[in-house]
Amino acid sequence: MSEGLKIFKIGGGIIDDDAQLQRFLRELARVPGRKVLVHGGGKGASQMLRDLGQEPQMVQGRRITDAATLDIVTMFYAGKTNKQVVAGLQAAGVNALGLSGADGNAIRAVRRPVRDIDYGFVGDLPADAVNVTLLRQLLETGLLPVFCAITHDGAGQLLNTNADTIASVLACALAPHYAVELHYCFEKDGVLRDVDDDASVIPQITVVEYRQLKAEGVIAAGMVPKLDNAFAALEAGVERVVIEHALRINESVKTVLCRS
Ligand SMILES: Nc1ncnc2c1ncn2[C@@H]1O[C@H](COP(=O)(O)OP(=O)(O)O)[C@@H](O)[C@H]1O
Ligand SMILES: CC(=O)N[C@@H](CCC(=O)OP(=O)(O)O)C(=O)O
Repeated sequence: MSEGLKIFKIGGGIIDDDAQLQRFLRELARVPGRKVLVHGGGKGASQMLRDLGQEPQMVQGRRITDAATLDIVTMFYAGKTNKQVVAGLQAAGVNALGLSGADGNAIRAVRRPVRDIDYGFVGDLPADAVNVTLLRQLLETGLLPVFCAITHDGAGQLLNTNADTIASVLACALAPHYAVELHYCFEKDGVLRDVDDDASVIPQITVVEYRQLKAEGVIAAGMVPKLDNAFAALEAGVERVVIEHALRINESVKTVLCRS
């Protein structure tokens, strides 16, 4: 029986609000055992781009990242956001270590090839992207690794990589070594049957039900790539995948994904 590991991902909606972020980090500190945190920050990055006179461009949930955008999102994700998260965890009594994919060659990506759309400096993650040896060493020393959405290609180029995908790929890579739980945490109580009704949480969703909910338009927007990543992790041997409210990770209301 392998040891447990919980991988948490938080998105832009929570990170933007410092009071909520600090509450989430205190809740995370209460979760026992080995943990990894992956954070996004897409909403704040878009605001920063606008403040600097650039219009953010997203296609199918992914940011078109030209050289100027890469500079700004690197400063925002790997700098301000990552260090604020790490400082908050330290304040909550957790020894966290902030990382981009370049640090310790933790996550090596491949620049997304140009097909119909040129996404610019956006990284996709191959199956062997994760430096599993490094992650295991960090976890076994009791550190909590905190990943931002910046990776590298191994040849000196930083790349912007979707944070939901980073969480899923980390979970898949570590699944042979730990009993991995993957937690997608955001500002809703789970997957909702009616996105305007916070009480309409669907407690369990199978792959077949997911396809149907997508076809009906119940699950839409940012929730689609999130759940695609989540089901991919479940298929790859991750033990448990949960979609839940970032401020209620220690409570029982949530959506649990099931293989069948
Ligand atoms: N059925 C649904 N249940 C919950 N949220 C949904 C649903 N359909 C669409 N959404 C939207 O998806 C958003 C989450 O996706 P996204 O903004 O990409 O998350 P994050 O910033 O955490 O990565 C929610 O805030 C919500 O507005
Ligand atoms: C390539 C790409 O789209 N990268 C994302 C990385 C941040 C992210 O994923 O943030 P959330 O989890 O808060 O959405 C972006 O720049 O928006």
